Amino acid sequence: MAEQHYQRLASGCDQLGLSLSPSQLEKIRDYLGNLLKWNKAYNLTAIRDPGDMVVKHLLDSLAIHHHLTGDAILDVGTGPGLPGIPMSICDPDRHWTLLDSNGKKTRFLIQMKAELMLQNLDVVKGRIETLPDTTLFDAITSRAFSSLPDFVDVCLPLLKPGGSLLAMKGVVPTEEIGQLDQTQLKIDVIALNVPFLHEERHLIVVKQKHSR
Ligand SMILES: C[S@@+](CC[C@H](N)C(=O)[O-])C[C@H]1O[C@@H](n2cnc3c(N)ncnc32)[C@H](O)[C@@H]1O
Repeated sequence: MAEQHYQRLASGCDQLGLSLSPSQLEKIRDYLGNLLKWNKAYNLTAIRDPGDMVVKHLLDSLAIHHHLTGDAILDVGTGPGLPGIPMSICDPDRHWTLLDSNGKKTRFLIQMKAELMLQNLDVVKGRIETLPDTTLFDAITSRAFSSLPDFVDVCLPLLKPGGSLLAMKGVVPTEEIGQLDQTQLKIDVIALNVPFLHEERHLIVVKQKHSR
């Protein structure tokens, strides 16, 4: 990563209120370097410019940090590890499970786990619909994965009591929110500020009103 991109990453993390150690910033830098390299052969993401990747992938992922609660997190449809890899580097005390159905992407994630020594991260290849509900999570994140109603339908049974679903969206998905059962679900819409990004970002947090 060129120095200017690294400075933007470090300054963006400061603006998000994240005090990352030099070794955490180095890991995020290495992750981006690998994403750029692997992307040439494996087409892991449509965003190819390193400056855009810093803002639209890394800082965008890290912007949810203060809204996450719990220890066991699932990132569904993680693709090349977004938001899961930057977040797991930032939060070594939480355990992250990164799930994707695409083998090219999970191979990249397994390589990143080894190379960046991410002990708080597991990679699962498979479809979310077939994940057994024997392991439950405190929170489940998704970015560019599915509609909000589909995310809620498939992921709500995988939450521990009191757990939350966090859907990362651009503009507020008013129509999708309207399709959710608001008698059963508590829905919070949080505006996110992603440093250096002049586009809307929102986090939709969904919880069951009456926990099982
Ligand atoms: C548009 S990508 C988003 C990737 C990443 N979250 C991001 O924000 O860049 C959607 C990802 O979801 C995965 N996916 C789609 N349907 C899935 C399913 N039913 N179970 C697991 N992964 C799925 C795809 O393989 C793809 O990597």
